[in-house]
Amino acid sequence: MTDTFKFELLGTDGKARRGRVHTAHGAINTPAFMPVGTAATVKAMMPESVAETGAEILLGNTYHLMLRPGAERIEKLGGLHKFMNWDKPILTDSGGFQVMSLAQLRKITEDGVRFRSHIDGAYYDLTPESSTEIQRQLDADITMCFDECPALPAPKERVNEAMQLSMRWARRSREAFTHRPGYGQFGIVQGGTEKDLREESVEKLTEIGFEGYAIGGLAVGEGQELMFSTLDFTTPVMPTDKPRYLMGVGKPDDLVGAVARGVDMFDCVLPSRSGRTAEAWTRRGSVNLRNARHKDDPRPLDENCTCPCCKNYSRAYLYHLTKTKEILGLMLLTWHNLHYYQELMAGMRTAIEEETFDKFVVDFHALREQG
Ligand SMILES: CNc1nc2cc3c(cc2[nH]1)N=C(N)NC3
Repeated sequence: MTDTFKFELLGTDGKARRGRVHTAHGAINTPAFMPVGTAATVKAMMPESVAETGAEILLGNTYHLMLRPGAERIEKLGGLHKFMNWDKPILTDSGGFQVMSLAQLRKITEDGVRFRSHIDGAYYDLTPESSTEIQRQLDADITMCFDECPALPAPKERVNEAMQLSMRWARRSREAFTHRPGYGQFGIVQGGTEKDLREESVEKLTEIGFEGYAIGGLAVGEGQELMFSTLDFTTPVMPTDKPRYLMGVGKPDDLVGAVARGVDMFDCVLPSRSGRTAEAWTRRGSVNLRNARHKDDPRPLDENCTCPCCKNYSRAYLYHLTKTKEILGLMLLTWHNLHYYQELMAGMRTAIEEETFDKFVVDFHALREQG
């Protein structure tokens, strides 16, 4: 535990960074992957199992938790850590993106967003102030600014409008933030894939001053090439002494390419969601357990993997659990995928420490090409 929120830059290899974020609920080694615990649970996983995969921080969602069970209720019950039995750090997203992607009807004004709940159709408002307050009630170690996420593709003029609004909302989010030892707030860089808008957004956010900076507005269908080219001109102008968090990313090769471009933190539903759709991620690529070719296969998913799924169960058994829609299938595949993602991050952390990151990248792609 620490009483001051801080980021230590421990080493670099090219643009790749090895660091450590210190928060009220413990430290996070970076590059780090955050499993997504949207409704106060990482689906199909006990929190103890999530910790066993090596995860040191989870993501929660303001949007979902404000609708159900409500931020006041979680606060009264002792905060999100106690409520979900996770005593390590938690980062909460601010709701901006989820409103855009989940809520029915929504109206954006200078003040904030009015939307209808996708659960019961009731009307709610979210503003920079109320989002920041909800995240305090949840006791999030890292609070995200409230931002507007335009649907892409969009004309530059629209992207600029959304970025400027998000920067005004960032200032209001910062003014509403309760400074507590060990707690931090991250600004979110916007600007789509436009170099000048991204640079302006970084400038405006660093002028306000945050404990970390996220890169938003990506992983929204722009494709990997455009995401990487946007990172190529965005990370170099971001502060070097603060964590950089790429929101909503990604597939294993996205993570490797983004770490190579100076990103420190990630979150993505992919490993847990794939675990529920019978898709396993391995160092040789993805495996679809619905495929009958696994019916009699006695081998584990990945001979080199040390997770409980690969140590104790065959592909034939996982195929059987998938076909019979058994709950254990969801559990084992989710566990494996989250374990693989943490192994990937641990491998990158070690490679950066040993200054062998370039070789790590070559080996990573070679194994996938072999299949
Ligand atoms: C899945 N892709 C994705 N892109 C994102 C982008 C953002 C986000 C969440 C995301 N998820 N949350 C925000 N508050 N802003 C930007």
